[in-house]
Amino acid sequence: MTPLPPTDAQSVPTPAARGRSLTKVFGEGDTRVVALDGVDVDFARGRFTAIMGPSGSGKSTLMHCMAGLDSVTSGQAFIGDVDLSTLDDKALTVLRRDRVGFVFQAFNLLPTLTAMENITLPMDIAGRKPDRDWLDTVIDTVGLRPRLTHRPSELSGGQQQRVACARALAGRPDIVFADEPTGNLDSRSGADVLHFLRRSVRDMGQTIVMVTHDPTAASYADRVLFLADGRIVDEMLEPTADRVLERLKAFDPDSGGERTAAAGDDTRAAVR
Ligand SMILES: Nc1ncnc2c1ncn2[C@@H]1O[C@H](COP(=O)(O)OP(=O)(O)OP(=O)(O)O)[C@@H](O)[C@H]1O
Repeated sequence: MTPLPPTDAQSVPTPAARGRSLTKVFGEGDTRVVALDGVDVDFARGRFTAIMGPSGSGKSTLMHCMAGLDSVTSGQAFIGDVDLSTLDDKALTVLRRDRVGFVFQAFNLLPTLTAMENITLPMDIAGRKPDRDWLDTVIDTVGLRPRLTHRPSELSGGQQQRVACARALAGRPDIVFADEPTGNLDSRSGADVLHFLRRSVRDMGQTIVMVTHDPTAASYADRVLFLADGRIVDEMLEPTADRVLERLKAFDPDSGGERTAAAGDDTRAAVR
């Protein structure tokens, strides 16, 4: 008997991470700030998403809540099928350690360890054996093989950030969250890091979510989400730096544009 074709619901894989009605409120009374205002968002597996928006629009808060670094006031954040709000602190720490990779603007490498030791440190702490083939692939993709015995002080900023990226990817996390990964780098080193992040998505199937202010950095992503006032107000697929810049101008009151005006043909206000 011929098996029935899968229904749509069966054929759509679970996103690497998703948020449902995510709301985050800081403070109360006069100091009350709604940093996230009912955000629904999916981060599909094997995709590179950039998050952009004006200062204070909620980018870092969204990333922190999705990554389990901060709790939400209401709503749910999922990594795979796991609802982070159901986890206690210990389970959350284990989930972050085993299933989430982080890259920050400051490289956060341990100065006394070599590049290789920094890369495998999270797995060493977890008592996990690195997958040798995977580690080799990550090291070669990031172009660090000749530098593995160097300490951070013997590496350029770009090389240090590539070590941090390799560390984030070494444990094969479900998703990598990168917060302004090129913020401290010159444009050449930044481009190296972004090429690597994109290759890790295209060649290794990694899922990456990156917060950035830089339209050129965002153009390396498959899609850009635009936040304003704690809400996702736009999405751009296959972005170019020029189109992202155009779209950002609409947020700038001095540019004379409307706050939520759409820029490109394939820019869609509706975000899954
Ligand atoms: N710990 C906190 N306590 C109080 N308010 C906070 C806290 N963290 C963030 N906020 C507020 O929440 C809002 C969103 O902040 P968030 O840092 O997420 O914005 P952002 O888009 O990442 O900004 P930037 O681009 O400047 O980094 C802002 O109004 C900010 O002042």
